[in-house]
Formats: sequence, C-alpha cells, structure tokens
Amino acid sequence: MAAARASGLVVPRPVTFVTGNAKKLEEVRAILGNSIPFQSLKLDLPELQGEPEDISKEKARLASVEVNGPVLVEDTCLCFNALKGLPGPYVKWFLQKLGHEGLNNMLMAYEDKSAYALCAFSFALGPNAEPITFLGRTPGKIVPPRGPNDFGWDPIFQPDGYEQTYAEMPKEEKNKISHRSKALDLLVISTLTLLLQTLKKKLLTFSWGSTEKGKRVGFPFLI
Ligand SMILES: O=c1[nH]c(=O)c2ncn([C@@H]3O[C@H](COP(=O)(O)OP(=O)(O)OP(=O)(O)O)[C@@H](O)[C@H]3O)c2[nH]1
Ligand SMILES: [Mg+2]
Repeated sequence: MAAARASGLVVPRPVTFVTGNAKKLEEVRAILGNSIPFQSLKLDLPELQGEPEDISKEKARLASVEVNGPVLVEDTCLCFNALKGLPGPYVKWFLQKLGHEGLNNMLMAYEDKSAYALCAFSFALGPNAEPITFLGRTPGKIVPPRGPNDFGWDPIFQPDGYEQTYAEMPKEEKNKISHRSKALDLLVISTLTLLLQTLKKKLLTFSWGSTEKGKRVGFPFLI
C-alpha cells in the first residue's frame, strides 16, 4: 500500500496488519521488506466458520472497524486432500488439541498424505469498504514432525519438490516458496497496478487538462 499511499489518493492512512500471531508478523515483515510499509496491531479477532476467503474477508471487516482505517489481515489453512480440505481454516484448533502426532494420525487410514497450505490475505480500505482477497497456495504432504518446533504445523508440512519440512528449511527458503509469500506477491502486484493506474489518471488529467484558445492540448501518447 506504500505505492497507493504515495499516490496521495488511494490510502489516506497507513495500513495496519492485524494479527494475534507473532510468527505470522515476523514472516510478513521478512517477505514484504520495505516494499509495503505497514504498522501492526496484536489482536486475536473472532473468526467466522466457512470458506477461507469468506473468513479472511470477515476478519478484514472486523479489523477495519477496530482500527477505523485501512487494514490487512490473513487467515491460514492447512488442507488435507484425503479429507477434502479439512482441517483447513480450523487447523489452529486441531493443532492445539491433537498436536503434530494427532494431525498425522488423522491421515492414518489414507494412503494419500498430500496436503496444501493456503493463505488468504484480505485488505480493506476502511470499515465501509469491501475487502479484496489474495490467495497463496503451496502443495506438499503431511509427514511425521521434523525440525524446530517454533511455528505451528511447520514441522509436519513438507512442500512438493523439497526433502525438508517447512520447519527444517532456512527461513529465507520457506519465505520464497510459502503460501504466505505467494499471497503477498499478489498483494504487491495489485498495489503496484493500482499505483500505475493512479499515475496514469493523473498524467491523463495533466496532459489533457490545459487548453489553448479552447482547444485541448496534450500528449496522449505519453500515457
Ligand atoms: O506451521 C505453520 N506455518 C505457517 O506458515 C503458518 N501460518 C499460520 N499457522 C498456524 O495455523 C493456524 C492458522 O490460524 P489463523 O490463520 O487463524 O492464525 P492465528 O489465529 O494464529 O492468527 P490471526 O488469526 O490472529 O492472524 C494457527 O495455528 C497458526 O499458528 C502456521 N503454521
Ligand atoms: Mg486466528
């Protein structure tokens, strides 16, 4: 949103990333770097039940009321293909109650251990604005835990094409291929597109804005 903010038209106030999860915040900071400046607010928002995109959008609506300004939120799911996408957005509670072993056991009866990590970021300009959602998905499989146990289900998720679990990978490596980085890439692209559109409009206004004896002058080929 830095780009949008730079335009002076689109985002009147700094964006607040609202999350109760310090590890998410750490990764978002590392992935975005200086591309989109934001502030953060530690708040564990109530979450709707349903599809990831709807949960994420509703979180953005609630967050923007709390902040009364532009917000970014995210909802993360871990989806088992054999279980048709479950535990999905409910993985937090499954992890809390069952742990890594329990999550592995849920797939015991199935040969198919494939899964995907899904991240749904939603951005809302303010309490009355419709949130926009960006989805990132990384396919992989569920394995017995390996690696440091400092972030959620990282030790039991092994992305396709890698021998390491998310937890075993160096952080920079995870951040290159993760569900979170893929969703944030889309957010950055969309922000840049917004900035270009705004600049284009400004240039259009500037190019065609002056008149000479009632005749419009300008350089439309510049835009
Ligand atoms: O191993 C992991 N690698 C990740 O990359 C990752 N991202 C999220 N999570 C965990 O999955 C659940 C999502 O629930 P969630 O999206 O509701 O998050 P949350 O409630 O912790 O924070 P928030 O909702 O306030 O932002 C929570 O248990 C998170 O700890 C991850 N675990
Ligand atoms: Mg949550």
